[in-house]
Amino acid sequence: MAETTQRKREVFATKNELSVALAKYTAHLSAKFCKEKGIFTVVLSGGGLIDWLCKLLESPYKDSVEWSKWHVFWVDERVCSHEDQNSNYKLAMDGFISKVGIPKENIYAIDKQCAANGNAKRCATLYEECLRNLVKEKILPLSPNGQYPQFDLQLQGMGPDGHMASLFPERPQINVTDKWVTYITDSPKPPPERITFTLPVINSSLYNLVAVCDDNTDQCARSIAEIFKSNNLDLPAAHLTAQVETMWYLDKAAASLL
Ligand SMILES: O=C1O[C@H](COP(=O)(O)O)[C@@H](O)[C@H](O)[C@H]1O
Repeated sequence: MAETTQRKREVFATKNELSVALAKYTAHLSAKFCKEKGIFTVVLSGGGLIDWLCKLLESPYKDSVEWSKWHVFWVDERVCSHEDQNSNYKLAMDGFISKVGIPKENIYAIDKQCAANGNAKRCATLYEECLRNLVKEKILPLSPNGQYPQFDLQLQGMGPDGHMASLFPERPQINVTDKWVTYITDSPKPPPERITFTLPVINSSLYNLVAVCDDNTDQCARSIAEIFKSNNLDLPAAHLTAQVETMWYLDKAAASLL
């Protein structure tokens, strides 16, 4: 793996302030990559993140971001129909993507039929094939070590237990390095069947940003403290790095134990 980066963090008084900063960060990178290479490859998670992207749907971003140059991927996906309330694709489509002008062909969802059939292993294989084809088409470059696809920006949340994507504590998927996309059939958080980028793919991104807002149960705050104060690698999110910048955006509650 090429050089990786130190964790940076910013703490915001409110979720609203975090959303404003998240929009600014994303729009800045969108402009930079669209100018430099004509496209912007963005990876999304599910969860609260999609709500926190709301400021991108407002002025000045809604009209100034070059949405037609975006290519959108999912860092993890639940193996269910695209219409299911559990689907990360549906969440992002309903709450974000359908409201901006990203071309349909630039939206790379989990295979519709395979997901509806509930075959997690096959869904992971097909999603990896999709990424490999995009490497061949030169939409995605490979990381400097030539082993993994490299995205421009990955935006994700973190679960209260310290999971990121569908890499959970006490599950073996965090150790997978010979695949780009793997699967889980016993996720501790429902639904049990999911696919997920593997850790080396996640960490090959140029920019990685994790947004965490605690719901005042202190669970996220405890995981954040384990990551930032103890570097507790039992928490999958503690393994996050990036090739250029690893940024954590925390609300006051999530940062309360730092
Ligand atoms: O199950 C998932 O959880 C994480 C965190 O979600 P949140 O609701 O705690 O914000 C999410 O990033 C992931 O994509 C999703 O599948």
